[in-house]
Amino acid sequence: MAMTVAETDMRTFRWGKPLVVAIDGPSGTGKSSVSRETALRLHAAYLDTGAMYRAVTWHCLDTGVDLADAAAIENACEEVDLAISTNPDDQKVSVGGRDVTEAIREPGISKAVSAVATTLGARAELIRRQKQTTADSGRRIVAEGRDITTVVAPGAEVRILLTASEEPRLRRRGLQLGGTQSAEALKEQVLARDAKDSAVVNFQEAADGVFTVDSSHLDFEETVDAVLAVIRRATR
Ligand SMILES: Nc1ncnc2c1ncn2[C@@H]1O[C@H](COP(=O)(O)OP(=O)(O)O)[C@@H](O)[C@H]1O
Ligand SMILES: Nc1ccn([C@H]2C[C@H](O)[C@@H](COP(=O)(O)OP(=O)(O)O)O2)c(=O)n1
Repeated sequence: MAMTVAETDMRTFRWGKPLVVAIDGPSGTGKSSVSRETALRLHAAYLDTGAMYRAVTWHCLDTGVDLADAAAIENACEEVDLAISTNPDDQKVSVGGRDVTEAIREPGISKAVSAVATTLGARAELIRRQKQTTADSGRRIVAEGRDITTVVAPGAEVRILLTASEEPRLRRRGLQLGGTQSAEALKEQVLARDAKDSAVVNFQEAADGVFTVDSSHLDFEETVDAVLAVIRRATR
């Protein structure tokens, strides 16, 4: 009887063998959705590091931290009681025990998040927590963001840069937000945010040893298959 893709993947990537898959890329390339599906197929944990930056931003706005004050952001980041699930089947983010899973996806957070992402002290604290989470996972995890291949997990067994040209990235984000955003607002949320975030981290070009997967002309399933093919090749 023919095996499903999931069964094939289980046979290829056995339990107990360390497998850290690091995935970076610009906004709207499919990092979160593709990484989560890849983690499900590999029976691995899944870490959405962007959700951590978003949760700290939510916390700063909730507690009145001035987003122009780098020291205040850093302080908030060090103190925040932030919990993020690494179960790809049940993505939950909470701050101080409050479920913020939905709230951190609001356009207001997307607009403000670069202030946190470009505060180096805040990055240092989140990177420390992300490294800890990766270690706690028993090193069987798919982690995605902007600096996973280069800073959080440069020693990962597999490192991938997921790219796509501007048009599909804007279209995907527009569809994801239910067609509620103007073309200008989408450009602000995707392209302008990438430009701001690029000031502190390079997620537009693949570092040495990082495989590039271009999803511009691939649908979701094809992108997951392309990522799994890279993982297979890299771990053979
Ligand atoms: N290859 C693809 N083709 C079409 N849509 C995709 C593809 N990859 C992801 N998507 C969809 O695009 C949207 C943005 O994907 P997401 O994973 O949030 O991107 P990112 O994390 O890189 O910002 C989601 O609705 C997702 O389902
Ligand atoms: N490892 C990471 C992950 C995200 N960030 C920043 C960059 C983004 O503006 C925000 C939110 O990231 P997220 O992956 O949720 O962004 P998308 O809207 O999915 O493109 O956090 C980062 O600087 N480093």
